[in-house]
Amino acid sequence: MQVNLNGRVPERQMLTAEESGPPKRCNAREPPLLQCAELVLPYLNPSELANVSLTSKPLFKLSRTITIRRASDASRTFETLPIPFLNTVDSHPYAPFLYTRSLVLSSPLSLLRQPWGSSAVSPSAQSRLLSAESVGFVDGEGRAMSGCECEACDGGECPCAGLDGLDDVGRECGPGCWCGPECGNRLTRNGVAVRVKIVRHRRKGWGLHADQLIAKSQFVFEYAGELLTTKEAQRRHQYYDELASQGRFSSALLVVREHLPSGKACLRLNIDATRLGNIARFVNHSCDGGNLSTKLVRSSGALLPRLCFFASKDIPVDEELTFSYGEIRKRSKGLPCFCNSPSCVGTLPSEDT
Ligand SMILES: C[S@@+](CC[C@H](N)C(=O)[O-])C[C@H]1O[C@@H](n2cnc3c(N)ncnc32)[C@H](O)[C@@H]1O
Repeated sequence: MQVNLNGRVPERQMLTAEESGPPKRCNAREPPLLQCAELVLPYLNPSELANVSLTSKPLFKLSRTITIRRASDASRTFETLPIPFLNTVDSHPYAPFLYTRSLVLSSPLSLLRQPWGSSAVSPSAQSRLLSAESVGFVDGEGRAMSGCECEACDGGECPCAGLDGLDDVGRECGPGCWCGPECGNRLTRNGVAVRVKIVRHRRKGWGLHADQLIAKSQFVFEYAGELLTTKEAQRRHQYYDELASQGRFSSALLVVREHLPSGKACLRLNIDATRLGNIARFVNHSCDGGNLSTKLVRSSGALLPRLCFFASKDIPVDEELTFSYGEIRKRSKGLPCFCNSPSCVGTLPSEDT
């Protein structure tokens, strides 16, 4: 997936094996088998959970409750509104992936476990994941170097202002600004801004749909995930292609290129939301450009911009949210496209990473 553009916090949510530390106290009044299950099962992946559920009736019941809770909120409570999975076409109750609300620097995810589906364990522990916003301009004492000094940034006077509609690059207040998190010039910093749901399609896998009317130009969400080097993106791209050729596998590796007026690419961001990301990873491609447009947003003081999605037209309730993955189709035998738009080319866009 490529994007060309012209010129609640991830650190809170993951546990490594060591960080998970000593287990919480179990309830001694419960039968021994179940004593700690409520604390352990939320950390299991779907196949582990399925195996455990086969071992006894009580564990089957508990696993089922966890599955139902997982299907009711893909965001694991990290977004303000729950984001449910809805499936009437096959038996997949939900799609497993680790949740982050923002861009994070790549990390060894195999060490990470993120609890999901239980009220007994909430995903609130500290993590070693580094937010990409920590990569910024700092002074000798490590303080963010640029930002506004406004007490309130309303009225268009703020030097950071500049996010106003559908142009390709926007600017917002950032970590070095004096204003607080409530500042009106931090439009894209509060996670998913609209009510959405994840719906299973027969041929496209999961897709994201509006669950409310979304007005044209409204900010919808950013594309969150792991920020990769180009070398690592190329390695993963090859690996994901292999998996996709073996059967049903959906990757969510997005390459964003920003261009100078001369047409030369001047910035390349590789964002992989396949294993760690937010719900933007479920946005499918449409050959007609869909109903979302993208824009890079720079926060003052942060070195790297973030890719944000806005509604490019009024979007009614239930409509699928889509955008164009790109124009280029390098591989003649690319994956089939089922966008169903009158301008459908028949294959999904593909480029060399
Ligand atoms: C970013 S993911 C989108 C979410 C994905 N459908 C899922 O189930 O996780 C990209 C993948 O979705 C599928 N996809 C996206 N748009 C599609 C389309 N128009 N037709 C067919 N498959 C599509 C392809 O498998 C693609 O590699």
